Amino acid sequence: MDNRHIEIKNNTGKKRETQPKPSVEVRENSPTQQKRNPGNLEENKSSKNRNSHPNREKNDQSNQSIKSFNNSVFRTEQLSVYYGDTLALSNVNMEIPPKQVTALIGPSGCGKSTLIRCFNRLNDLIESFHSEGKVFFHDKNLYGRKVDAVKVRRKIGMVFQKPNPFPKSIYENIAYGARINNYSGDLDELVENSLKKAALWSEVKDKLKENGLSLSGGQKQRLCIARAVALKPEVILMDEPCSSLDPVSTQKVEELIHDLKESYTVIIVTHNMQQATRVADFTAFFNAEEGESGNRFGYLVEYDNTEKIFQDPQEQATQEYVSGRFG
Ligand SMILES: Nc1ncnc2c1ncn2[C@@H]1O[C@H](COP(=O)(O)OP(=O)(O)OP(=O)(O)O)[C@@H](O)[C@H]1O
Repeated sequence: MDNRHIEIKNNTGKKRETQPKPSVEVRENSPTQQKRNPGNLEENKSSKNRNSHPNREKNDQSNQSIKSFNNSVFRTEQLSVYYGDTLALSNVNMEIPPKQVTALIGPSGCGKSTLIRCFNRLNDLIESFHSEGKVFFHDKNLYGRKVDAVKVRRKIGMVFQKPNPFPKSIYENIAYGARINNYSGDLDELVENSLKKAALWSEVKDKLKENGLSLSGGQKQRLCIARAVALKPEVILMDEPCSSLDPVSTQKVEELIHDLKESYTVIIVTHNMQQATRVADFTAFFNAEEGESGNRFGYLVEYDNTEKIFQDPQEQATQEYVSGRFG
């Protein structure tokens, strides 16, 4: 768990509480957002109705959960995503810290995968996709006209829900990407190091010529992580990487995620609350609401240290979600 000190500011930017040596800053959410009041849920429910979704619609900047980091890797500014004319994700402002694990949680359809795919421009491959607002990668506009999306995806690797190794040898699964990218180093060394980083080397070192598809589900997923690592990314995005794995494989991948953050920034989408508490330093909770057009769109509700989100969330919706009352 990250124990960096936190400085909390109110909406005017004035300090209201300071802990020593701030390196992370939290601005309060809008007062219109429903604050948690564990002692009076009924009152909260009725005022939630009064304050329902219009304050969260696109381009309304009042309802934001912004956490600022020194050297953030990603920063989104008023990011909204559409598929065709349909708003899928509304007005997200958030920053992702370096070499930490950040979890995106929330009920189905709240836009977690949509957001994670914005971080490596994978959504570009969806014809109906378009976005408004900005995504910065180290202060560079990721959607700038001169940015090469293929290069972006090399720097920002992705591991998917279902392990998808190439139908090639274990060795080639790692070496292939490096070779087509004109890697000039020692391929054997790259394969070994990548498999070691993915905690798979000891299990496969004697069968590197065997097909990657012959591995167990958990091993396949670690092979995919090794494949991502071999491209020497800075960030690894993981979209429900354990959802198809058994508990033992899940535990191995979770341990691996913990090790990966020594070298990489990790963003993980998960439906598993325990998993978020086990692996993530920071957690962002998203929710979905019906817009005026009747379509559901996602928005960021609360973003904080994982411990805070699970033990002392500020928003009623977060409290209800993390305690399993919906979603
Ligand atoms: N390729 C697509 N084309 C059209 N609509 C899409 C596409 N992908 C996602 N959506 C829509 O965008 C919204 C957000 O979907 P997304 O998959 O990002 O949510 P999610 O929170 O990751 O959901 P889940 O937890 O079920 O995976 C949903 O309404 C979904 O139907």
